[in-house]
Amino acid sequence: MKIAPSILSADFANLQRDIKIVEDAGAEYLHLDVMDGHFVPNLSFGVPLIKALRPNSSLIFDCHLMVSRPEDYISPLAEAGVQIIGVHYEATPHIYRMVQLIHQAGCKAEVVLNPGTPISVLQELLPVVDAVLIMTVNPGFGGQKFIPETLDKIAQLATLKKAQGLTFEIEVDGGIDEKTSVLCQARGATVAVAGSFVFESQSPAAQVKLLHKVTGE
Ligand SMILES: O=C(CO)[C@H](O)[C@H](O)COP(=O)(O)O
Ligand SMILES: [Fe+2]
Repeated sequence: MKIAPSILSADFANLQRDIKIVEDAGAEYLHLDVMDGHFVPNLSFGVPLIKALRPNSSLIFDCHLMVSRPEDYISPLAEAGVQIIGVHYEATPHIYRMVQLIHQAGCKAEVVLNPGTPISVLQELLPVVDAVLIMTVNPGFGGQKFIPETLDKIAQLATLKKAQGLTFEIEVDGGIDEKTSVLCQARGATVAVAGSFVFESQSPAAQVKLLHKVTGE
C-alpha cells in the first residue's frame, strides 16, 4: 500500500522536521486534515500552513477537507500546491460539482465517506473520481479506535471498482496500524492514512517502514 502519514498527530512545533522523517522513510503521500470546527467538532489548520510546508517537501500533498463549505477551499488549496483534494459526501449537496471544481483547479478529486454513509451513494461518482477515502473512524480527531464494520464497505467498493474496470485509489483513514492496514488491504484498500501510529511513537520512520512491510511494499 501507499502510506500517507497524517500530520494531525505530528509535533506542530517541529512539523518540517517530522515531515522530512516520514519522507525519508519512504512515505508516498502527506495527509493534511483541514477541520473548521463546524463540519467536525475540532479545529486543525488551514491553507496558510499547507502553503508554508509545500516548498520543503516532495511528497504528494493529499488534503482531507472536513469543512462545511468545501467549495471555498478548492482554489486556495490548488494554489498552495496540494495535488489531491478530498471532499466529504456529507459536507455538500453538490458533491458532483465539487469533483468538477477540483478537476478544473488541476487536482485529483477524492470523495470521502463517513462510517455511517453507504457505498451506494457513490454510484454516479465512481467513473469520475481519482480516489475514494473510506473513514474507518468518525472524522474529527486522531487516535481513535478502528471501526471494524467499515471493512465490509471497503470490500463492496473494491468489488464495484473491479466490475467497472476502474482504477481509482481506495484510501482508509482512522485507527490504521500494522494490523488494521493489512485487514483493509485484504479488502482492496490501496492507500493507508496513519496519524497516531506513525507520529505518537519513538520512531515515526520505523512505523512508516513497518506499514510498508506488512502491506507488501
Ligand atoms: O481524518 C482524520 C481524523 O478525522 C485523521 O486523518 C485520522 O484520524 C488519522 O489519525 P489516526 O491514524 O490517529 O486515527
Ligand atoms: Fe484524515
